Amino acid sequence: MPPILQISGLAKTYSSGFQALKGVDLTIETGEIFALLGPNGAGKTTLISIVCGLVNPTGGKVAVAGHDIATDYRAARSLIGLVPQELATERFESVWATVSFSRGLFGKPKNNAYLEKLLRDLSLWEKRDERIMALSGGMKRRVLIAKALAHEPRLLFLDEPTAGVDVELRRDMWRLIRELRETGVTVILTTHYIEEAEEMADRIGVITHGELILVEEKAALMSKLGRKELILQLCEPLPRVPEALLRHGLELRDGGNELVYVYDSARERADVAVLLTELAVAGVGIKDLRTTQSSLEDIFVTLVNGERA
Ligand SMILES: Nc1ncnc2c1ncn2[C@@H]1O[C@H](COP(=O)(O)OP(=O)(O)OP(=O)(O)O)[C@@H](O)[C@H]1O
Repeated sequence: MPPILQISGLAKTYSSGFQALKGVDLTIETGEIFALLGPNGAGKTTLISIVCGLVNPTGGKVAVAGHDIATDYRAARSLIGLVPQELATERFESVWATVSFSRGLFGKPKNNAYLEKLLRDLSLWEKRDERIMALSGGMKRRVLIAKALAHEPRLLFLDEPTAGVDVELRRDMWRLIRELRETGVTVILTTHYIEEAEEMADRIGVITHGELILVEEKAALMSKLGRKELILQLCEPLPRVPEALLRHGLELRDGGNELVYVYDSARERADVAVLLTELAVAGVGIKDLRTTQSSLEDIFVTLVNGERA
């Protein structure tokens, strides 16, 4: 089976001459949640817009479940749902009319049972006869998702799904996205919230200046680039790291009152035990200890800044 999304050498130069995408390669397998992270202007929306047929690329290829978006556009587009950031139209329409119209746009036969289930799953069923303009911001966002799912797409793009929503709705959205994945829908989301990527994604892609600089399983990314610090508060300050402990690469901080050990979060757990034993042998008394772990945010900032340097 071809991957649900295959992007190769994708390039976009806008008519202004600005190069928004510089040869992006990306393969997405069915059933994953993929988070695309990047600073403002990195090219996220351009990428999504090309896949959805809203912007023409200037180079490269995109295939959705094997259907080329240029030569087999209809088939490719019918497999995609797009949840944009803003609800622009249909303010006067009812929820039901909007959602069933969206389904019709893709030439799908009527299936009221499916739409009913969709609206129930999104807690919109009670609101089905209300005009969209009368709904709360959170409900409007749910309508956007219902619209995007009305034609039963297999690949769902969510462009900053939780920008500006409250914590409760954000949690609801996350639950919903996970449920969608369980039904076999592949989800690609863009987000500025690192926490969101950390919470939701199976894989993470980092895009900056039109280049995908990293694609990695979230867990692997965290353990590969994540660092832990073990901070030992000493009973007595040390003027320097004892000779016998030099091989651990320790650092003294806080005027010799703290000894800091930096290690990969994935491994070297055994070394912590060795270190503590050797400290005891060297007669270094420990008053207290704590650990800190770099977050995805630290990793992201390091990556993006590193790329710019
Ligand atoms: N129609 C256009 N003509 C010229 N330049 C454009 C056009 N659309 C976007 N750009 C530029 O391309 C770059 C990438 O924009 P894009 O919207 O893809 O970024 P983004 O990663 O989605 O950013 P954000 O996180 O702010 O939404 C930006 O520098 C933007 O100014």
